[in-house]
Amino acid sequence: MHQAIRESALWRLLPLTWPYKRQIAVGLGANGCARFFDLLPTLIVGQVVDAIEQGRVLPDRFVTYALLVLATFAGLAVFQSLSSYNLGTMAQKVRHDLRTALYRHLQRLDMTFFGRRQTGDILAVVSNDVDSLETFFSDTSTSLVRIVITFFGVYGILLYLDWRLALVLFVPLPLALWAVRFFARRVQPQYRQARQAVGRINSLVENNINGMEVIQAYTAEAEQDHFVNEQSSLYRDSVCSALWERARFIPLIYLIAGTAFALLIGLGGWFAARPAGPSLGEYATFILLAMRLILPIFAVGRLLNQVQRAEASARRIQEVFQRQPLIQDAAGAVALAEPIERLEFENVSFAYQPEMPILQNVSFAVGRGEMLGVVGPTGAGKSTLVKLLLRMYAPEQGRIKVNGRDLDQLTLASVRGQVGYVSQDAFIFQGSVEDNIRLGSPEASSEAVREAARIAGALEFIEVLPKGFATLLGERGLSLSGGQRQRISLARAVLRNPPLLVLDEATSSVDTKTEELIQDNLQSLQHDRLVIAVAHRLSTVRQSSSIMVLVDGRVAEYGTHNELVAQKGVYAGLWRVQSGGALCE
Ligand SMILES: Nc1ncnc2c1ncn2[C@@H]1O[C@H](COP(=O)(O)OP(=O)(O)OP(=O)(O)O)[C@@H](O)[C@H]1O
Repeated sequence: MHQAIRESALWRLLPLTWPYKRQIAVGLGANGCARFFDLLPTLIVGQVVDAIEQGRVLPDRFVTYALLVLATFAGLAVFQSLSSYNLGTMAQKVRHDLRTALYRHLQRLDMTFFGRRQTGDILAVVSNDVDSLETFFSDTSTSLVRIVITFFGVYGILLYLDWRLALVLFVPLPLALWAVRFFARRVQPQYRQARQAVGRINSLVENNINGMEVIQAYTAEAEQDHFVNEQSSLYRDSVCSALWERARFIPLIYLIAGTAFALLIGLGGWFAARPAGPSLGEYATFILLAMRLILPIFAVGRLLNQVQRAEASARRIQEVFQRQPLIQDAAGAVALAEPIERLEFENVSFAYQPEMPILQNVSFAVGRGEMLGVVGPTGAGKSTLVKLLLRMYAPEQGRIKVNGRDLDQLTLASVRGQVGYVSQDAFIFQGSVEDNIRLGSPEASSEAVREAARIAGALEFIEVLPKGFATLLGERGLSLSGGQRQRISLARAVLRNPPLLVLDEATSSVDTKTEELIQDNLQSLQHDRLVIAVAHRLSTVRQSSSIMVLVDGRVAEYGTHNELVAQKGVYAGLWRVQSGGALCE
């Protein structure tokens, strides 16, 4: 049993509560006192019954009893609220610590993790599982503690009054424990099934809301309605069968509780009626205490269910914590102090999945002041190449070098800190236009943000937005067009003033006239930096110092625009199509 507790995921998350040990001690101490004041009136009732039975009692004695009962309620009120506040706030703090620690850990994880695990699944860990632990710390554990304290309190009082009554109260315990086991075996699996069904329906609806435009455009409403109906019916049916099990369980509980009380009342009464038995008052106290104990014990089944839920959540949280980033600073990695001046790929090969090579023996070198254009058919591995140089993934073979040093011997932050990256799907975060451009350069002045927006060709449209740079973007704000998003992303990259600018289809959704303007602006910055630009539109990379053509993950051609056109290979073919027949300009 001890071993099992120590191996449980909940137990391993317990150190999270350690910083709040004082609060827990106060909360538990106050809970103990609250239980004391909660049980005290049962003793007073016993005294009152005995006083009535004795007769000839002065009325002020009853006033004293009444005042005593009032005092116990006052004590109960103070300690109960002290306990609830301390344990409740402790649980909130643990939830906050856990959520932020999880998020911090997630930010360290590599793209392989995010590629394999569904976003909804990761979200469920950060929100639902963390919430279920909060319920455990604030509710379940306090209810369990309350039952344990009540248990000892009741037996303590009974032992003090009459040990035989304490013994009688043991009689219904096996019955109660049997009912708890029955509940655990029959009803809990049904509820677990229902929870899984609710998870499935949530992810289906979430997915459909995101894709509503497509559903409506394809008039697929009836089809999707059918899927949602199907999932919702599964949920309804599993909850209904859980309710049916519960409905069958409730009479059983009452039957067992009734038998228990009948036994207690009968046996206790028989004891009390004997000449050497407990007094009438003690008997009354005993019955009241039994009521305090027996019904909560039947609730243990529900609490155990919550414990199991919390254990499952803790396990999922542990799994995320245990996942170590595949890419992190090597032991002895040094920071890249000087600006990136040269970047080399030496026979780099890579595969996302074994046996499915994406890049094979890719080699190239770019230096300061140069621009490398990367072109090739869709799926050729262009974005993958860019992600390798950002160390989102590690090459399987070959080496990537920065200023002649192996990339994996340099610290991640020092290299990434020198890169301005515009990803293929220009991502907009919640916040203002200015916040979005400033991401990664929090110190930048408003003037610098404006200048970056100008270079990225974004100034014109930002200035006509309702609140200019202060306009809110993202899910809760304004939606931008694809080309506008790309220009905001480009401004973000430019603002960093990076020695290495990596543009993955950075201007693909921008019209050709605006693209030309952006290129002119970027050209003026290019002399002291290194640019790698991936593009389908050849006009984007035409001016590059060199162009690399990737086909099926291999370097098919390499050279300047004119050299490649002259080769009459893949590039020349693409150029012919895109330029409408003109071979060389
Ligand atoms: N995270 C990933 N996990 C597994 N496979 C991936 C992943 N990302 C890309 N791939 C696969 O790797 C191959 C190359 O993809 P990549 O995005 O590098 O191509 P690309 O040349 O940039 O294509 P496009 O021009 O369409 O953007 C594709 O076959 C793609 O399916």
